[in-house]
Amino acid sequence: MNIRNQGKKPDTKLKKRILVITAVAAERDAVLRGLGKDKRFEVLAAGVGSAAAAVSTTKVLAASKYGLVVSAGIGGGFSGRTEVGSIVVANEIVAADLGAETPEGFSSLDELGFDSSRMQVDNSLVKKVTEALRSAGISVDTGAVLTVSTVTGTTKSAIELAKRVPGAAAEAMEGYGTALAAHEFGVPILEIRAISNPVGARDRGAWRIKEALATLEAASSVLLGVLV
Ligand SMILES: O=C(O)c1cccc(C(=O)CC[C@H]2O[C@@H](n3cnc4c(=O)[nH]cnc43)[C@H](O)[C@@H]2O)c1
Repeated sequence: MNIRNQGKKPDTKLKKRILVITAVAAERDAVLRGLGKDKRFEVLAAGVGSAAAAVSTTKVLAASKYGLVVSAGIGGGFSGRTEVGSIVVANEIVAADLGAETPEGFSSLDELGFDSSRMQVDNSLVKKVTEALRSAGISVDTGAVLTVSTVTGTTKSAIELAKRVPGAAAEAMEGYGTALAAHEFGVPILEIRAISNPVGARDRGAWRIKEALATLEAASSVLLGVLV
């Protein structure tokens, strides 16, 4: 399988500025509360979905230099891999519904012979962030974070997705677009998701958004310590 690697070596010192892309204002504000007033971070609410995230990330990176891009927000968690209230740090960002439906099932971009639909995240960065979150008492898992255009809404689809992408821990809607834009500029990427709901049968009323935003805020204050 064809897996995209970040073009350039990541800046392991991370002394540079950090761009955080969220979908909605509530996520942006949670991240900002966690980061305080640190000038090295720029935090933007780009809108929901991969395209909006890619456009905003590209606009910012074209205008100025950053050492790291972070896709951050709430997300759905795959059962058996993570729990509502935990943080998932992506070790891989996967465009999970980019491909073709065939009589034999779903074919990914890779299987169709196009570019890869999987972006790898620098291992040492994932480890560093995961360990720091754990040390701060935050429940954290690592795994593939899937980027989808449609929120999974049935148990059947959740099982199929988890089977299709081994290692799937969470799903959200912006990671791949953000990562693709960062990749074009040779900037390393990180994705963190505060789990607000299980991936599966739709029950929007049961989403623990307030709690997930509080976890996102706590995780952001840990990032402040570990990334700069
Ligand atoms: O209604 C609110 O107060 C509110 C506050 C913060 C965020 C939201 C959102 O609806 C954010 C949408 C955002 O969340 C991600 N997300 C969350 N759960 C899932 C999921 O199960 N599958 C896919 N995406 C999910 C996603 O990245 C959306 O952009 C509302």
